Amino acid sequence: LNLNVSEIAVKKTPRVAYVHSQDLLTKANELIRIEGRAELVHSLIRTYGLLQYLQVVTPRPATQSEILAFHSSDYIQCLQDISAVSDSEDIEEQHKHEVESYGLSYDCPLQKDLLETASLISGASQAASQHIINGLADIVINWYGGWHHAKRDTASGFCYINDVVLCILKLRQQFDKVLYVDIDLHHGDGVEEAFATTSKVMTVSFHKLAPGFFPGSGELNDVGTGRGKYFTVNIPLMDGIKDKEYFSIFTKVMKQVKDRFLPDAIVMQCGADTLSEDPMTSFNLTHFGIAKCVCYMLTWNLPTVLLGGGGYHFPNTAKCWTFLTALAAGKKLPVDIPEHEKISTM
Ligand SMILES: CN(c1ccc(C(=O)NO)cc1)S(=O)(=O)c1ccc(-c2ccccn2)s1
Ligand SMILES: [Zn+2]
Repeated sequence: LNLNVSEIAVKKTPRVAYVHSQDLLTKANELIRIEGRAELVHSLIRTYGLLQYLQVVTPRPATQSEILAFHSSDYIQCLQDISAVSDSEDIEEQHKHEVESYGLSYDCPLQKDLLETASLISGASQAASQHIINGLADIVINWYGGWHHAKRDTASGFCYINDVVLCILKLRQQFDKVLYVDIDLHHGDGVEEAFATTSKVMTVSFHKLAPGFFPGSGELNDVGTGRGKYFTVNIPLMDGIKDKEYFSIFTKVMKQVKDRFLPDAIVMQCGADTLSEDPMTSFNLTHFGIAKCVCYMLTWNLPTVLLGGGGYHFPNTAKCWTFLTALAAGKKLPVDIPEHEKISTM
């Protein structure tokens, strides 16, 4: 049997890691707009027996100096001040002006351990990048992250610290060109703004753009400025878009991005508020539609961080991200959900 070894293309199974800890889960599970979601996501992943195929990475909180790589010191100081004050009534009195000027109201309500939680979520997204830089995995997943609206000195859209920006900045310590892909229903404005003037990070956002719809940015003609001109890509889409059209647009755009930008690493925000049953009632995707886009990106065989984001139908978001986790790990999922204490109560 004269086997010519060079003819056999050995398909390497990607090494997949999953950022998680009980502390992170508990804190993320109490975030006001998505209370209970983190627990549902993790327990579905665990119940499907996927943890055996993943390296579990335990995160530490991002340090103040790591957070200051993007955010302004006065904004972080404000987060510290309000986190020190125990209940929100005192905060309103003592820090009313500050709170308002940093976007800390309405969409970004003050909540218990705000800075602690946001620091740990950001530490988790940074740990994902660090794990790749250490050469320990090819794909790292952090479903607790993806808070893409936070600005340098303002909270926005339920986002306080922009873990996505910190994740990308960490990857840039090792990789020359980083590609950011955002398939959340909402425009990834905080990440786009952070890298609008550099050619080292290309941000590509597919999102709903409509009068009065949050955040209102992400026009087709917004292409970046200065050195970053043409390194910002915005694909505004209309309500009702389904898997087939979405995937056709996604692949047409990303093929060009791949050939022209030639990235060294990828960060992909996988917000699931594009699913048809999401309370945002905007796009009409299924988790298969989302999975096909993520799968397309994984076939590039580049170091990749997958992050969470929006997703307000919690069971469907958990199903979607569990499906993506299995996809990354190269595992097929059984159709029926295994016995699961959380699922049965839904
Ligand atoms: C602050 N807003 C955001 C911001 C960001 C997101 C998001 O998912 N970003 O990725 C969603 C809503 S907002 O003003 O559009 C809304 C607040 C509450 C909303 C809501 C609540 C229940 C059902 C439908 N919509 S939308
Ligand atoms: Zn969203």
